[in-house]
Amino acid sequence: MSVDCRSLPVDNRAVSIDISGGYLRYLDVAEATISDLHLTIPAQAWTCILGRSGCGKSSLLRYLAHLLDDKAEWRGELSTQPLCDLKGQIAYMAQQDLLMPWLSVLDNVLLSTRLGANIQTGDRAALKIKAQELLQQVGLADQAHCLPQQLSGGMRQRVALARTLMQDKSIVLMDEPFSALDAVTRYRLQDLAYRLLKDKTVVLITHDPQEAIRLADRLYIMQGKPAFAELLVVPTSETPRRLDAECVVLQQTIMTRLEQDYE
Ligand SMILES: Nc1ncnc2c1ncn2[C@@H]1O[C@H](COP(=O)(O)OP(=O)(O)OP(=O)(O)O)[C@@H](O)[C@H]1O
Repeated sequence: MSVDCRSLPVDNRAVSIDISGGYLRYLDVAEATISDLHLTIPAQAWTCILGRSGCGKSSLLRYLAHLLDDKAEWRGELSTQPLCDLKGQIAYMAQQDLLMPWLSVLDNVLLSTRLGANIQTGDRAALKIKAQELLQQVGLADQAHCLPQQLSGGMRQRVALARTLMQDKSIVLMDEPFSALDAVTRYRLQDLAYRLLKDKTVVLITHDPQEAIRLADRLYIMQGKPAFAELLVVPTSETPRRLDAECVVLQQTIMTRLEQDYE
């Protein structure tokens, strides 16, 4: 029987996900994109996924977020622990920032909360304060009343991150959330996201091996055609990791795997 996680006490909202025998084919393409995919996404931990461009990472995330369109055929087993319906449990940060151009930065961050019609006035004030704090933390307090088109690509990405962090969901799916940021901002926002999402089940897609190594409790590389997922062993050190010699060895392993996949 399927249980709606939202009815569970907050402490029990740690959801883990297992995918077994995942298969994906876009109907207008002869070959499958993904096949024989086995993936374990542990509760309240960061699962990072790397892989060459086009191997199906975003499609996998869209599948988990129930956003695959009807031109895609997905097969395979998905199970959760505790048994529950993932719908409504997921915050999804897409590759494109999807900011509403007519809303201010602050209102974009508040967007998910505006859809809740039953929110009391006092709650709205508290939510606004929370959104302003998040904007402060992502370094955009002064831009709260700007429109998205007044921001750089990296700033827009930070707004999208604040909007994702604003949602109280047990599972957070992020598709290259830090890709448009300079190195220092990226490093800081990795730390911020890590801190603010500590109790969540997080799936992060990235093209940056160092980012994956810093943050991953579990690390997969998608490779092959059709793509499957290989689990790589990560160092036992605490995340977010300082990049030590063990991390460098892992980085080399990742680069070798990625290079092989381009041959
Ligand atoms: N709606 C769609 N219809 C048909 N093919 C699609 C669709 N969406 C994605 N594809 C194809 O499926 C494959 C996987 O795409 P996907 O975006 O999942 O890859 P990715 O690993 O996330 O790539 P990147 O790292 O470049 O973002 C690609 O070949 C892409 O062209």
